Amino acid sequence: MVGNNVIAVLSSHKAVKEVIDTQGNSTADRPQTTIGDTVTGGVHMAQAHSDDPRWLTLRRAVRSVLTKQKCEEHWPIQRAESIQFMFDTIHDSHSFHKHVKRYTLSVISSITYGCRFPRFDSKECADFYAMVDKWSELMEPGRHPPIDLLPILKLIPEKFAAWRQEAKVVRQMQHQLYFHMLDCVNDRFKHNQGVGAFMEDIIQKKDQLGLDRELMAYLGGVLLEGGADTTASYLNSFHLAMVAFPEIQKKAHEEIDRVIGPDRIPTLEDIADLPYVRAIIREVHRWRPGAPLGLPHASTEDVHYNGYVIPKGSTIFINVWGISHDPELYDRPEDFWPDRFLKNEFGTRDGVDVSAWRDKLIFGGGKRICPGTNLAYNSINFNTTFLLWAFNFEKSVDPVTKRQFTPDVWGYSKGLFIMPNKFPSEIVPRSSGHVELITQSLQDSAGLYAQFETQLDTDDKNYLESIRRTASEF
Ligand code: HEM
Repeated sequence: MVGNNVIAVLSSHKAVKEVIDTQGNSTADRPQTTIGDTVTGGVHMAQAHSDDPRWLTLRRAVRSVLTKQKCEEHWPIQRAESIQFMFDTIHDSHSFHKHVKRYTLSVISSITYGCRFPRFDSKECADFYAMVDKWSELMEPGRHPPIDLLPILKLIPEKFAAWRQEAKVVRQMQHQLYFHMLDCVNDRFKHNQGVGAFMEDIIQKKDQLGLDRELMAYLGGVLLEGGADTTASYLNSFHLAMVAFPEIQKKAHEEIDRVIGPDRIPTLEDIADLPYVRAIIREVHRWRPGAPLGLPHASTEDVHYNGYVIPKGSTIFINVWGISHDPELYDRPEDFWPDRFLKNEFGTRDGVDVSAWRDKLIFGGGKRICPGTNLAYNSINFNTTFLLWAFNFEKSVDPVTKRQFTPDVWGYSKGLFIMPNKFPSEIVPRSSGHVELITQSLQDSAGLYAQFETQLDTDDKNYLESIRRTASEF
């Protein structure tokens, strides 16, 4: 118990199933976050309270664009963005973390707004990550006084309450970006240049859905936020694991060479024939879950579990980290060991009772379950296969001492969503044939990219010209 607020931490699959899924009507709320609400004005879907009718409206709208079937329609641009991600990695492997960020944001922005970002430094992409960095800093646990636990602290005047000043800055950054992105769609629309983007549909249905300009702007913004750093966290943890554990990478390469070979680019369907790659994906999620405690839920009624009462108004966390590292469930829980998922589907020790198993724990649960799961899986499955097919991930070597640099597998950012710290590595194409196929595919995708490039600024256009020239000279 903290202040007058009970905090329940669910540390088993059974507890998550019974509290979050089965009693989902009573556990779909979010705890009060005064700082968050000061930033977003209460219109942010992931923070909204479950009795706010706008949350349901926003959630329905978001789900409509992220169904399994819709995600199949998004597949061509997702694949084309991956091709640029590989091309960028070939030409500047030391900026891998930037390529990951550009890729994840550009995919979701293309789907949501019909605008892609060819560079990490594309204006909106840079503005987005600058905002996210400031926002994460602001929300860092312990950075500001606990105003939600001790509401009297809200009375402290603004000039002595740093959180208020910082919240204003983040709010301004969000408004500038999210309204600007909405205006871009409106402009295109006026000139009959629609590309079938999600926000075009939303603008047409805004009266029917009861969405004003601010709600529409935040609807798009929440998708950018949800789709960017989460998938990036997975891709960066995958990179870390491949550099740190070369013997595992070797086994994955053997499988990929056997099933796909060097003469064609992988497809999304290949994943069905790659059990070891699938095991790696599951192990990355288990080993370094992107949201180790999920996003907090809150109860709107007393909730009963196993003889306990979780009172109305409690904050509830899903202990994803604790469950995925539980030595009673997993052998060698701290090790990165994908082979555990070849032994059985859940990767568990022999004899573990999996009757109450709750799969996909990393995406949360109940009525708040992540609506981006289908899109995220397509990205993760394809890029894991593609990266392993295309590259050798190697430890970097100090040019003076000639010693290899082994990355710190515990070096992560703090917060609700975690990300590995940047670390040096070498990412080397597996052959000139691989480079040729990726380069050719980048050129072949020019028509597809063009649909999402109608509003680029001069710097972006110049950049595209330069990479396309490089590709054609290859
Ligand atoms: C590996 C990738 C991802 C992970 C690990 C992840 C994880 C999560 C988690 C843990 C939650 C909270 C669920 C809960 O409260 O129980 C969540 C919510 C959410 N996610 Fe994701 N997510 C991912 C990708 C995405 C993508 C690609 C999108 C959209 C394009 C997205 C959009 C959202 C939204 C809008 C919410 C808020 C839902 C609500 O509060 O009603 N996520 N995600």
